[in-house]
Order: sequence, then structure tokens, then C-alpha cells
Amino acid sequence: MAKVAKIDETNRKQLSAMNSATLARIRADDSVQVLSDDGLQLFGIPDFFSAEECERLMEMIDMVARPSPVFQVDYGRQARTSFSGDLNHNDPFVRSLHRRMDDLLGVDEQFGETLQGQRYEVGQEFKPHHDWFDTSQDYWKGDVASGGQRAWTLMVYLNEVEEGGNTDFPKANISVPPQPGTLIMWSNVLADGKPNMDTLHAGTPVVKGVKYVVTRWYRGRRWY
Ligand SMILES: O=C(O)CCC(=O)C(=O)O
Ligand SMILES: [Fe+2]
Repeated sequence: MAKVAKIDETNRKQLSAMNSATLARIRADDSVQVLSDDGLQLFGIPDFFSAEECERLMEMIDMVARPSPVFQVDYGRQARTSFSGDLNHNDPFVRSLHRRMDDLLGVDEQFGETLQGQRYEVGQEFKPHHDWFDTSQDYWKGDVASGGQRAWTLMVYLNEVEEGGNTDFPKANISVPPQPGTLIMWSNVLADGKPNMDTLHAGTPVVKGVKYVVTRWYRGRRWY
């Protein structure tokens, strides 16, 4: 018990330090728009990926996307109905995008999980959830714990959705419509390193068309 409490305390301190360093860097970046800085810390950058990059990523997603598993991160049964898959982290193109995202936060690439692609078809959605790992679940005992918590979420919309597919943050009363190439990012952590419950969010159902996104989550420490 004492051992677990000590690990938790180390994690919290790491997350707190990472949170203040990354937020300072982001706030000093002229390309960043502040979408919410009260409770939820949510930022956006238009045209983070070019049209060609979005196109190339959508082709890659179509090759790897399978019905989204909920095994590794147990968001709850049927929480995520999209198709998803990790992109190849050895692919030079994928790595160049990883590096661009790492630079934004100012952290080493080993903090970041491999870019994950998702495709939502009509009626598919990701119900309200936090990206924070549930440390009471079995998956937390294995590899997942070694990198610590998910401190940041960076997500890029790859295409125009005819209707639906917004990313909603119900606690902050914000709804972000998908815009091709636009990155949104939020800190999952409070200043003290504890989880920020105001990060609750959902990928709302696609009503018409299809929605493609890529997501890169950043851990509280190097995880490989
Ligand atoms: O598709 C969205 O708008 C949200 C996706 C999401 O929440 C996630 O992948 O964790
Ligand atoms: Fe999420």
C-alpha cells in the first residue's frame, strides 16, 4: 500500500511539472488559439496538417482501421463505435508528424503514443469519456502503467464532415466542429497533477458523410 502511494505521488509530481512546462510553451506560441482556459485548457491550431498530409493519413487509416477495441483502454462497452488503428510508428512520414506534435509541447518523442487513426461512419460516435486511464482496471498493471498517465491529447481533423461529428466538451459548454487540418489539444491534468474532470468529451455521431481523425496521446513520462 505504501509503495503504491509513493508511486502515485511520484506520478502526480511528474504530471504537475510537465503540465506547467507544456502550458507555458503553448501560451507563448503565436500559432495557438485559446479555446478555453478556465477549468478546461483547450487550444486549437488551424492548418496544422496540409491538405496533402490529411489525404495521405486518410489512406493510411483505411488500411489499418478495424472496429475499435475497448480492451486496452476500457472506456466502457460500446463507448466507441468508430473504426480505429495505430499507424506505423517506423514510417518516416508518420514520424515527421510525431515530431511536429512533440515540438508543439516541447517533449521528447518517447512521451507520445503512436498516432492513432479513427474513421467514423454515419451513426458512429465516441460517447462522453475522459482520456485519463482508470488505474483500477487490469490494463493499468501492465505496460500502460510504465508510461504513466495520459497528460495531453492532441487530435487533428482530417476531412470535412457533411453533418455531425463535432467534439463536445459538455462541462465547458464547447462544441468543436471538424475542420480539415485543424489540431485541437487539451491538458488532461490539473496544475497539481491530478486528473481534470472538466476534460469530459465526446465524438458526437456522424449524421451525414464520414469523419477521419488522428490522435496522439502524451504520457507523463517516457514510456519506451
Ligand atoms: O472524435 C472525436 O471527436 C473525439 C475522439 C476522442 O475522444 C478520442 O479518440 O479519445
Ligand atoms: Fe477521447
